[in-house]
Parts: sequence; C-alpha cells; structure tokens
Amino acid sequence: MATTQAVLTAEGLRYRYGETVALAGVDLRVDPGECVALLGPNGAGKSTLVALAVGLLAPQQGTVRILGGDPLRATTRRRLGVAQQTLGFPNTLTVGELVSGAAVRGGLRATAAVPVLEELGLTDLARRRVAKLSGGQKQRVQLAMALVTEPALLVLDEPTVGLDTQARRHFWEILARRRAQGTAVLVTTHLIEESAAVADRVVVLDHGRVLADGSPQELVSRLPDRTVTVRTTLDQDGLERLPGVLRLGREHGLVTIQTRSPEDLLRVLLDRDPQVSELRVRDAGLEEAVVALTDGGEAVGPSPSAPSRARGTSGRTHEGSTA
Ligand SMILES: Nc1ncnc2c1ncn2[C@@H]1O[C@H](COP(=O)(O)OP(=O)(O)OP(=O)(O)O)[C@@H](O)[C@H]1O
Repeated sequence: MATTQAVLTAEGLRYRYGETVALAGVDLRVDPGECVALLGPNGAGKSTLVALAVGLLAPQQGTVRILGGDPLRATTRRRLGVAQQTLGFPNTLTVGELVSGAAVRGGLRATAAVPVLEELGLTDLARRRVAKLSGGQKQRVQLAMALVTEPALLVLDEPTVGLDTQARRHFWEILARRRAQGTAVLVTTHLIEESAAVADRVVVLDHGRVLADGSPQELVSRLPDRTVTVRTTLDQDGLERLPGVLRLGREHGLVTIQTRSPEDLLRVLLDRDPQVSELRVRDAGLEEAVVALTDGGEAVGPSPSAPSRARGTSGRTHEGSTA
C-alpha cells in the first residue's frame, strides 16, 4: 500500500565518475507526504543522488527503489514527477501542448492538463510558445508537467529559483496540498532558510556522504552555536583574538561572530571596544548549522554512519562547552 510503503529508499548507494567519488554510501528514505530537502555545497553529490533516484543513472553499488520498484524501469518512473532546471523544453511547443503531452506520456488523457494549468495560473498562457515565457513562467510549466500525472514522488531541483515572492508562496501552497494527499517531495536547494520553513526533514550531503538527517529544528537545536552581530572598531586580528570565536563573517557592514559562549566573548569585546554598537545575539539558524557541518563540522542527527570531526576555522579546533 502506498500509505505504508516508503516512496523512496536508497541503501548503500555509491557512485563515482572515474576517479571522482560522487556518492560514498548513501542511505535515504522518503515516506508518503514527506518533504525532504537535500542540502549541501557544490559538488556534494546531490544531483548524482537525484539522477539515481529518477533512473537517469544506474547505481554502481547499492540500491535505490521507488515504491519498491527499480527506477531504471519505465513503469517505475511513471510514479515520479521530475522538475529539473537542466531539462530543456522544445521551444516550438505551447504551454498547453507540453503539459497535456506529459499527461499522455503518463497514461492519462490530454484533458488532465486543464486543472493543473488552472492550479498553476497557466491557463491564460496555455497557447503561448515556451520560447516566449519568462524564467519564472517556465518554472511553473516544469512543475505543471511534473504534477500532471499525480506522482507518488516529486523530485524538484531548485524549484523556486526565479520565482517572485508571491509565486514562491503559491508554489509551496500547491505542494502542501499535494503532500496532504500523500505525494512525497524530494527537493534540492541552496535556499537553506526556505527549506527550513517547508521541509519535514533536511538531509545534508557533503563529499558523497550524509552528514545529517533530521528535522530543521533538530539540526539547529543540536548546534549549540550563537551568532553575535555587532558594529565594532576591532580589526580582523582583534576579532580573531576574542575568546571562543568559531567563525567570523561580515554582513551589511556589521561583523558576525559564531560562538558557543557569547557571554565570555561579549565581556572581552566590550572591554576592548567601548564603541561597540548594534549588538545582537541570536540562535544559529539552519544555514549556520549546515555551514558548520559542511565546513568540517560535526555530525548532527540520526545518521549512524556520519563522521564526527573536530569543528574549527582555518584548521583550528576550539574549546567551548558542549551545551
Ligand atoms: N558527469 C560527470 N563527470 C565527472 N564528474 C562528475 C560528473 N558529474 C558530477 N561529477 C562530480 O561528482 C561530484 C558530485 O557532483 P554532483 O553534481 O552530484 O554534486 P551537487 O551536489 O549536485 O553539486 P551542485 O550543487 O554544484 O549542483 C562532484 O565532484 C562533481 O565534480
């Protein structure tokens, strides 16, 4: 039954391109109605994992299954809806032709396109050739093509890039409706905070390994870091000498400091720079948690195979409490 069976399972997936190891033993499970965000830096292995899941590549080791079926088989791929930026459109076709064509390829009538075009606000554009669409409109056509067959799993690659705020919100609303009906979603994105808002689970990949697999809240709460934002006259050297600095950054003319012990750091900072202003301390967000992980950080979440490495900046390890 689709309601009890995992929609996607990957076990011990390994893949290399010649000498380059893209996946070094990945396990993943996505259940019906779940939205899983696949995060990680460039070259982490996200696209390779997705290509294996949708049957564009064959595993060299390990298995991947969609509802128990092999994605290399066309019958299994019918259960998938895929929207990838790299998929091109035949520019001579109209929006309506593309979406109804996707319906027919999925074994449905062409008219199945009608409600999906309506849902995505594409009805008025149905007769327009794709070549004449904006980037955001093309994104919506991709999504319509992926949704029209009512797939068990939607695989979306950077789906909201190029969408304005309203279209973005609308997009997540549409997905929420589909998820409530049991559609699972696997989404790759670099928009970490956006994924924190919509995903049930976040899977962080780096160097072909799963470094973390858990809810956004879990990942953030296991990172005891705080972010101190401040305007200060201290130079880089002075900042680095503050106690408990894990990471330094700059945004909008302010300095951001990652630390596990903001009180200790602030005592010294206020002493060394009486002109400190615009001071703010906040919990780390998902973005910081992911950066900490993929920056040589520690394993977070229920991933037994995840390596536990010393965290640090510039190869330094840091003291600090393990709050
Ligand atoms: N066709 C290919 N030939 C050789 N190496 C490849 C090929 N495709 C990917 N790789 C390598 O495999 C590794 C994983 O790449 P992959 O595209 O899966 O990462 P990614 O997480 O999707 O990255 P990005 O965020 O940049 O899209 C990288 O080191 C990449 O250079």
